[in-house]
Amino acid sequence: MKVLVTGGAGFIGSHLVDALMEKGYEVRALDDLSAGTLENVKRWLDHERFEFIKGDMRDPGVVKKAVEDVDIVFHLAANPEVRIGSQSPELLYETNVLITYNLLQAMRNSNVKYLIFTSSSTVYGDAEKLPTPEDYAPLEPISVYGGAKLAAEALISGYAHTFDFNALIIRLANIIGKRSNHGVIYDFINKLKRNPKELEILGDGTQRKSYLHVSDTIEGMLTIFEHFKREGKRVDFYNLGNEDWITVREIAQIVSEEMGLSPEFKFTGGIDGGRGWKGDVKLMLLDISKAKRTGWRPRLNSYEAVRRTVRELLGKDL
Ligand SMILES: O=c1ccn([C@@H]2O[C@H](COP(=O)(O)OP(=O)(O)O[C@H]3O[C@H](CO)[C@H](O)[C@H](O)[C@H]3O)[C@@H](O)[C@H]2O)c(=O)[nH]1
Repeated sequence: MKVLVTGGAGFIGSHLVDALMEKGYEVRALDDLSAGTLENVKRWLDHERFEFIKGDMRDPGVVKKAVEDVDIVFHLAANPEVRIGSQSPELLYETNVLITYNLLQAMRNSNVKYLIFTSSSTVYGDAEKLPTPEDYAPLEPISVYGGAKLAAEALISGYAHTFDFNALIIRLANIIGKRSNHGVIYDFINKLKRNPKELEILGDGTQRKSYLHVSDTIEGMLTIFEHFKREGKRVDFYNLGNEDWITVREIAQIVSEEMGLSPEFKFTGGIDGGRGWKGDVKLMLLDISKAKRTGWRPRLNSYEAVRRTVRELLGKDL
């Protein structure tokens, strides 16, 4: 079985490559190295079952070549920065919607049977129901990023039904862990390295979300995929997150503690009622009962996942 992982040198993608290689698949990773690094896949570069392609998915020719002889595509390539939506909406469109369209077009003349897409909790916007189940409606994203993910989901569903392949859409909570190079924990560590006495916190610190460690994420994705193959549905949707949630202030406390610091917290106050930026969802907790019915369970809760990630990013013993 040959698997293509788009974004395969990125944070989540490279962990997925590790798991697929360990399971014995032939793996091709496609990445433009804009956020990912070759370092993340270094251990596989000389392996006979591994192939790396450096390429930008905005170029249809690159995508066409990447899907050749492939049975399964895990589509993780994306720009994950929700916060850039108000300055660069066009970039989020290109790097989430356009590249997905290019992939779907390339798949029309290929042997790909399964597409697994990492969507996002942001498709739910400010959901009134928490924890939010997959069938929550109406889907009203409040960020361009969330809108782009939802548009990509819709295209995938349409193409899957029209061109006879199966598509699994996984809506991820906030994923954290080793090799992550953006997001709140990464930002706090870097801010504290620059100034150990003070920590700027965007918003009012009460933003509360569910965080899942990347190890639980990969295990979840692969367990859900096995279940999806057995069920044989054309298209299906799964939330993947944790059962608890944690505030930004609590994350700041854990990061400070692990760095042995007692900085003064400076809240910017934020916008639109304490959000970090335009389109920042303030409360996010996904209903993960559907994922759990496949046999998967998170091993680390949000607090444990945050602490472990801080230690991993600081290079400390776990
Ligand atoms: O310096 C900072 C950075 C972030 N935050 C706050 O921390 C929270 C988390 O922010 P992140 O940047 O870590 O993550 P997001 O919630 O914006 O988005 C993440 O999770 C989403 C799914 O839930 C998407 O998948 C997305 O790609 C991924 O980056 C936000 O409320 C933000 O306001 C701060 O207070 N200060």
